Amino acid sequence: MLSVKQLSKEMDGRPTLRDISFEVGRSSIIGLLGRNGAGKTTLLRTITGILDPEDGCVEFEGKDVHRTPECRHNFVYVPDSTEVFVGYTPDEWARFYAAIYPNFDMEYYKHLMERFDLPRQKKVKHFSKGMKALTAMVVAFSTRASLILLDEPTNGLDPIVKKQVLAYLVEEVAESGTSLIISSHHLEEIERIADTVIWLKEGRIEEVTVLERLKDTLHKLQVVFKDEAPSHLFNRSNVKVISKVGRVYTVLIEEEGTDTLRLFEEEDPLLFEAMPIRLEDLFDFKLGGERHV
Ligand SMILES: Nc1ncnc2c1ncn2[C@@H]1O[C@H](COP(=O)(O)OP(=O)(O)OP(=O)(O)O)[C@@H](O)[C@H]1O
Repeated sequence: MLSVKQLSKEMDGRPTLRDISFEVGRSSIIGLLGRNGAGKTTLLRTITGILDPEDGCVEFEGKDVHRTPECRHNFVYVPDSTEVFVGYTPDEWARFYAAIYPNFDMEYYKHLMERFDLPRQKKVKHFSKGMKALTAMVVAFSTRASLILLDEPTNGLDPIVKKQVLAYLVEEVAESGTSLIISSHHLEEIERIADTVIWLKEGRIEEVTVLERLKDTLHKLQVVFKDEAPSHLFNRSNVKVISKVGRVYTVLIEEEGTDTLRLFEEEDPLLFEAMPIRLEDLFDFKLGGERHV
């Protein structure tokens, strides 16, 4: 559906996105993770056509988004701040979007506003942060666009609203076939809802992870050896010790098969226990575990 091809973008003369390529299919949720300043917002804004790239292109169903403005009816960018609309009521906001997006579904908008118990005729400036975020999402989904790009949608939301928002996003994708690109700093949220994660570092794609395949390619185990830990195992490039408490090592092993796991077993350890793998473990393995994404 959407192809991002070798996209590069400068901001203030500084390279901000470098050679970014990836594809987005239908009904998929892509998590965009990266530290502050990694280029997530710039990437979302360039994909939607708000910013022009220096190099490369974005194609929607084969059409260049930046050269075919009507393409933009197929996607909506939801920024992390709704300040632009605070002086309006949600109904005014919806009418504004309806004038831009030809498929805007006013009935669906009303239905969602009622479902989330959001007042339609009260000025947005009187809304709580959670209400503003939900309204922005309701208006965006009511456009019936094929792709919705959400910039840190759960920022500042309390855990209950956050849960509500995440559940709603998954439901929308399942029911309407819409795809989402969600930028976030929260690994655990993205892990819960995304099918693919793009790790952005200093404007480049560091890694693309298909979450379904994660458990087939990364193993985590706790292991205790009778004597000294065998260094020939720990020195392998696909093995990383993430913690050592007393004699208990927690180890990550990256491989498709089980050859290295078998080498561990052959040492006849006192404890050899497989642990469930999390997105955070991959983050530890690949990116050195810097916590702030
Ligand atoms: N309007 C702008 N003018 C100049 N530089 C900018 C502008 N917007 C972003 N940048 C720069 O581009 C780089 C990427 O910023 P961007 O906001 O895309 O990162 P981000 O990953 O979304 O960060 P955060 O997680 O903090 O929101 C940063 O170095 C930032 O200073």
